[in-house]
Amino acid sequence: MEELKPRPASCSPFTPLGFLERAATVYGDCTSIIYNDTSFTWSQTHRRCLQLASSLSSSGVGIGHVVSVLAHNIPAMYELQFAVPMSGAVLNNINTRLDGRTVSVLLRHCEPKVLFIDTLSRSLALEAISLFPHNKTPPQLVYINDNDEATVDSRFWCTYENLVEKGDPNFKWVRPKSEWDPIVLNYTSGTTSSPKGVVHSHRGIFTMTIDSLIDWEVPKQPIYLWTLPMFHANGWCYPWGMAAVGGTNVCVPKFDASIIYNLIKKHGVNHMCGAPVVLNMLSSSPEIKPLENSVKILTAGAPPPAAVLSRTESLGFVVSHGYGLTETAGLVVSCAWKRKWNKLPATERARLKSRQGVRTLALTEADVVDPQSGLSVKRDGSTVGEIVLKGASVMLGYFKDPIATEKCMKNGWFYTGDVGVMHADGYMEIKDRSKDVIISGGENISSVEVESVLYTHPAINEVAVVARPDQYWGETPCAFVSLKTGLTRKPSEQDIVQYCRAKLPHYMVPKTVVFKDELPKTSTGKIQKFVLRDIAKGTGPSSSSSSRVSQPRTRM
Ligand SMILES: Nc1ncnc2c1ncn2[C@@H]1O[C@H](COP(=O)(O)OP(=O)(O)OP(=O)(O)O)[C@@H](O)[C@H]1O
Repeated sequence: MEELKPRPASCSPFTPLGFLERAATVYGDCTSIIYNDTSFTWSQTHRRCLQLASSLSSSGVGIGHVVSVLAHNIPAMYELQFAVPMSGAVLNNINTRLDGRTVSVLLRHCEPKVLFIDTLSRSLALEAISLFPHNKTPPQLVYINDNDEATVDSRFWCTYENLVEKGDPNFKWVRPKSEWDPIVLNYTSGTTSSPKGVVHSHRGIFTMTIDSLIDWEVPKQPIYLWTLPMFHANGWCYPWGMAAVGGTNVCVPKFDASIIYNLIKKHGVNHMCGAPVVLNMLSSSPEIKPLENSVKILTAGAPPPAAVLSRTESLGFVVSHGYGLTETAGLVVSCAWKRKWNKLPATERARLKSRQGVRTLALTEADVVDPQSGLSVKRDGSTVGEIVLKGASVMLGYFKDPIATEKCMKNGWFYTGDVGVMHADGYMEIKDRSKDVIISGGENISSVEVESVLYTHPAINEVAVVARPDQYWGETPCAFVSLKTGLTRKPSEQDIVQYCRAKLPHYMVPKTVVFKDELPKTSTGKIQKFVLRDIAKGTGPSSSSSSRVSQPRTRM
């Protein structure tokens, strides 16, 4: 059979962009997008994307260019996920919650031809541009005038609707020549260091999109609420996924629990995604409205504490839990649910569900390895190692950073920097990010494990545990805690320590507890542990006694 080779008929490059054309054929008169009082059908969305791509193309934007977008979850943001790559350019969504200086640094790094800005991001974008040095040409600014009262001045090239109106609805969109051509450039959240520019190919995004639909069992024509920012790793590929299944995208630019509950009811939302912080806000909000029908919610991005999972499920949400990175374009490991687990008590179900799980269908392999030897760790649920992945949705690499790219790609694997264990049943569980592990007297302490105990305390709203330098132990756990509102009695530092002592080995118990009204978060809702670590460091080294009994172990 050696003479049978791939032929053009079997080799057309994979791309997720074709899903839109198909959606217009199959679901043409069905609702594609709802935003306040505006709605579109899939035929309209298809036409508007072609027109926008055509305008970009006739303005000289295309292959080899980057086009950036600084916008919230509004219809234009959805359309741009298709329209920019349909012009041949690479799409770069920028996090709207960054500060002007960081946005400016990112823009100078990726050098876009055009920057799309919505009303809510206008002053942020203009500040970022004002920080450009004189010898750097800023991008052309396109204003998405989603608010009729906003004015367009000479700083802007044109408005979004101008571009849509003047474009050709019969434009032949630019198909990738190779499926390895870049389609998106996404910056990481910057949880552990400065954001890195991750580049993905059409092939990677196509695979991740299909995989995400299968893994979460998304049916045809779901009603999908955009509680996950589309700028965060392209909303885990669900913008393209919703076109594939003809879903209705309910747009909401900002998270507010009361608005979310109203939208769920008004539009019959049945699917949504969000980081664990979203689950926490939904389940601890005073605005909780009983769900009339169950809503599937997919969570990832940070470890979801079992207590938050139970609370969310008790309201009628059906939670699925997955794990991924900007570098994998979406969720590549998920806690594949077994029917027999439904019979278990709620706390046990939540404990199982808080594990990250097994590789999704399209990922080739996932493992936990010893970072020195590269060999798989024991499947005992306690030997820690680094999580490594391989498969089609692993990024092409970091933009303009070959050293960082080489550093995380070794022996055919992508090294995630996440510390985990492999359980005997083949499910993996994250114990920490390597930078967040606390090393106390030679013992590795998983901050996530300490946090999961603290999350069961009835007065605690949010918690993060970080290392505080210690004269004797090297480091000790320091817990930053925000309390629930309306408590009749607030716990003291000692109460919290006692609570942990009853549930954790002594060496894991926080030696310091700091109360804060709110914990600092990244724009994607992750607690900024590096900020808290600096605060803990700033308080000076603790000087705990050496009376603790523990056998020092070597670090990982
Ligand atoms: N289900 C999960 N449980 C625990 N942690 C998770 C989960 N999903 C994702 N994460 C964490 O999020 C990380 C990926 O996040 P993202 O790509 O948004 O940027 P970041 O890693 O937070 O930022 P940076 O790389 O700039 O520090 C993973 O490496 C992991 O630490």
